[in-house]
Amino acid sequence: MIRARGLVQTFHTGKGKKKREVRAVDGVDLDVAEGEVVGFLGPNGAGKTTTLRMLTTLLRPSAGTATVNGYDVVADSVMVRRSIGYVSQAGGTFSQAQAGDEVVDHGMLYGMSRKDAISRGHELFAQLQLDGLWERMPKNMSGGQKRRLDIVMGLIHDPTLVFLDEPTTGLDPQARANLWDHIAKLRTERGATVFLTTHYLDEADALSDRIIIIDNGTIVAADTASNLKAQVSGDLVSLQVADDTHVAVASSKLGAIATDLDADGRLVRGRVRGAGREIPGLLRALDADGVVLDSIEIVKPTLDDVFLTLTGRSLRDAEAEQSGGDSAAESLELAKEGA
Ligand SMILES: Nc1ncnc2c1ncn2[C@@H]1O[C@H](COP(=O)(O)OP(=O)(O)OP(=O)(O)O)[C@@H](O)[C@H]1O
Repeated sequence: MIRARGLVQTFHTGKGKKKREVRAVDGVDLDVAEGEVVGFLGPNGAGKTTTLRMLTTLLRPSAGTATVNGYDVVADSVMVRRSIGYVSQAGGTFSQAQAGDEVVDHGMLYGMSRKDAISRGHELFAQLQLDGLWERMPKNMSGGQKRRLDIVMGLIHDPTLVFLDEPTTGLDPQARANLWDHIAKLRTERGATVFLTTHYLDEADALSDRIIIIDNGTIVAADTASNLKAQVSGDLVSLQVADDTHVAVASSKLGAIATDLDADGRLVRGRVRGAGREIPGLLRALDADGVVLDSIEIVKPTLDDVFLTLTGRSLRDAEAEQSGGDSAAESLELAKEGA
């Protein structure tokens, strides 16, 4: 479905002495199989959108090769465009027309007959819970409804591979959860392959069969969420001891099975691989030495722990507002050239 080797994108910015070269994407290899939902995760500026723009033929790679649905993104760009759906970061900006008419026009740009576009449009409106909104102008829709309408536009020509660029940015938690359901159904009900970019850890975790993490233009990890978590950090075990005088013994016992040991007041923490197997022995050892615990907590590693271990930085700070540039124009350009 998607195969990229050594993809590079270099931008030149500034003039004169301020002239600078930015390697936004710096040698990316990617493989996505049919029917997979792949989450492309990384902080702001990591190179997610730039990679997506190369894969959807909106940007010509500075170096490297990629095929999408078997077509080369440079030599067969029209075939790539015809065979994919693309929902850009900002979505479409809509005219003053009714939502249904926008969708039908969009389908016709892809070469569909009016009749087919109308019937497929109605089917998608029902699937994405937009019933009754065919005649509504998009500007009078909620953020979640508009985002679902963007997805209808991306699916109108029935692509088997769908690219979603930060599909839920800017939505409230309920609308995000609702959209997640719909994205999950793209695969279960339509058999589509989905490649989505996100900087939301929970989103990547909830939706993806496989997660590819990009940082500074390079892929730093690619695996299932559970394998990534298992590889890296171990479970975080926190012991709250009942008495200050027990801190040293608790630290020594936990230290025997943990890494990253850390004590703060009566709280002793460390990372333990396979904590479920290790904890009974730890509790027996603590008990034998007369250590009383107020509490014990075991927290499974998160994708943020994975990212932190791989890059030394936290991804949480990256959950900021995004802007979309001229994405609407791009969606239209794709539709026109795909037709
Ligand atoms: N047209 C451009 N000209 C110059 N630099 C660019 C251009 N587009 C992107 N960049 C730079 O390339 C890098 C990667 O940007 P990109 O938009 O691909 O990141 P991203 O991971 O999608 O980030 P975000 O989550 O913020 O959308 C950034 O440093 C960005 O500033």
